[in-house]
Amino acid sequence: MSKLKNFMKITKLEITMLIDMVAIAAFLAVPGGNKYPFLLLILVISGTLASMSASLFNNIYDIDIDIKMKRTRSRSKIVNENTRNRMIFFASIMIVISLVLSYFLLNFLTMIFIFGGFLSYVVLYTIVLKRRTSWNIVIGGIAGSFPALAGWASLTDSVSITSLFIAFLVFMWTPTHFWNLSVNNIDDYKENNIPMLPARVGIKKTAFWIMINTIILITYSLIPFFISYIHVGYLYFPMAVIMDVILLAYVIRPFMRNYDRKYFRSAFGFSNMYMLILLIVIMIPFI
Ligand code: HEM
Ligand SMILES: CC(C)=CCC/C(C)=C/CC/C(C)=C/COP(=O)(O)OP(=O)(O)O
Repeated sequence: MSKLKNFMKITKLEITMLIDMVAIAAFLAVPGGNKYPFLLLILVISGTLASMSASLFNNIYDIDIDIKMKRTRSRSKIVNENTRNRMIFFASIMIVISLVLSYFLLNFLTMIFIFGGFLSYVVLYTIVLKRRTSWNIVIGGIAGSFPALAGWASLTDSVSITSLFIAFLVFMWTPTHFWNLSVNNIDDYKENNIPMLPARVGIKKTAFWIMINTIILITYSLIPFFISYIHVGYLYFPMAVIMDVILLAYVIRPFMRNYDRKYFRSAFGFSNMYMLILLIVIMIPFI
């Protein structure tokens, strides 16, 4: 059991599950999408393998810093200098299987989007941005947009305003998601010179930028009310209004509670619920 637990930890399976939900929501938003369960299964298998591979390559690249940070040091028992080559082998096999499956059983465009998500996480975010700039997760957040493009393309071999809407909803959501978490790891990031926003500008200014980003996210999330051909179903808009109000309350609370870090942690936790609920209400009308 511990082997499975370790595997889940180093491949960030909880994150992968929400990534899969992004792809599934975009897949089911295609009119008649629910009539192709086999293609949906291939999409989920390919996306899961790619996301797990990307997460494992991220952990391999970050061996030197993960061992020094409280939140990530337990990974070093599994991913370390001694196991590096074996981990690279496993991660490589996973991404190759993912791309072969998506190319031959879905289509070339879907494979490109899945590979785009993999490369933007492993190369753009992990290698190029993460240790260089506080814009790392704003730009690197594009990684989470590719599953939406892959989901729609796997059925239609195309991009649409609906898949672009879902893709940019995840993109706008990512800074609120991660900056709330990073406030609780500010010391780790400072000590290891990782330019996450709170480590660079402090907690108060981070709270301000989380607020700004959340206002942008909320405004963006309401667009389908004004553009009816964004195909997100009849449940999305009322639920988006409810979730937006609650998210705003979570993001305002630190200002009212002297920036106590526990309120950033709860805002992080709710940010995952926010994304999950919106993706589920997109799916429900089309299941
Ligand atoms: C570049 C963009 C992103 C960054 C930097 C980021 C960062 C993180 C970090 C550091 C964690 C904590 C992981 C841990 O401690 O094990 C986390 C957790 C999580 N992330 Fe993100 N994330 C990003 C994008 C996404 C996207 C696109 C999704 C899904 C749509 C997502 C879903 C989750 C979930 C569900 C968790 C919670 C896992 C748990 O409960 O442990 N993240 N994220
Ligand atoms: C289609 C496809 C493959 C998409 C991939 C999308 C994906 C896996 C996004 C997740 C990004 C993420 C969790 C970054 C955290 O890295 P970090 O290094 O900041 O976190 P850590 O400190 O916990 O390692």
